[in-house]
Amino acid sequence: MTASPEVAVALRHVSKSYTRGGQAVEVLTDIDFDIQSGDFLALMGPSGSGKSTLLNLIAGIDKPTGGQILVGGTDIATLDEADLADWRAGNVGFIFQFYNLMPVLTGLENVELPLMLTRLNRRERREHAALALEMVGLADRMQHYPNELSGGQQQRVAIARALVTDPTLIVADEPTGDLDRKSAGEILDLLDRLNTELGKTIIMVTHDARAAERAHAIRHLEKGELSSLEINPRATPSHA
Ligand SMILES: Nc1ncnc2c1ncn2[C@@H]1O[C@H](COP(=O)(O)OP(=O)(O)OP(=O)(O)O)[C@@H](O)[C@H]1O
Repeated sequence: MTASPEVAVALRHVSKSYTRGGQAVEVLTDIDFDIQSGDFLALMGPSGSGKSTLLNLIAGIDKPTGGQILVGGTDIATLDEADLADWRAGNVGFIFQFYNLMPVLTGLENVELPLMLTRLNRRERREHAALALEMVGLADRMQHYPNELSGGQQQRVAIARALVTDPTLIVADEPTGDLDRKSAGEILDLLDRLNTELGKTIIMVTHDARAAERAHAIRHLEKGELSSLEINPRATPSHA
């Protein structure tokens, strides 16, 4: 870890509008900030303030209307759909509120899915997926289908899936929003490990103050504008 951490993502004057009823509605206005490599950032704010929109821009799921999103020197806002898909597959792991697992696939097969886009052969894919499932404590549930797993276990499969390609950036949209307090705590413990042990940069959207408390820093979105950074004194950044 370096004394002056690298910037993982730099947003420069980013704006985003949607067209509704023939009119452009601005959801994000002049968003300008850096996310340091190895950071664990929580994004909070009222419903409709643009948190998921911002997360989707950072993750390359959507494109801004204006501004630049610089990741490792590349402005991902300028990539075409195919290059953006390649960039996402190699760089970003996704964790969603409702897990988004394929119901007809086992846990192992779900985790293997992102590896279909890589050069790994079937045996290697299985080995990588099994390792990721071991890391999240599900070695004994690999052959279970999502409907045979609890919500917390399904989210752990989703974390293994986010991890299996070894991305630098993990984006999590309300990762504990569908879970009871105990399962939510276990998921937050896991995110903490991904950050501190594996050095993953994590950006997490959450409504839950208890979840946000686990992040190193918090930013609030309000009417499309971002607050200054609040450092969480109780969390220790992995790059410190
Ligand atoms: N594809 C879209 N087309 C039109 N409007 C959209 C689209 N996606 C989001 N919006 C609008 O943009 C605004 C911000 O939405 P977003 O989902 O980013 O908010 P949020 O802060 O994540 O909300 P929540 O906490 O309720 O999930 C909302 O007013 C929403 O209706």
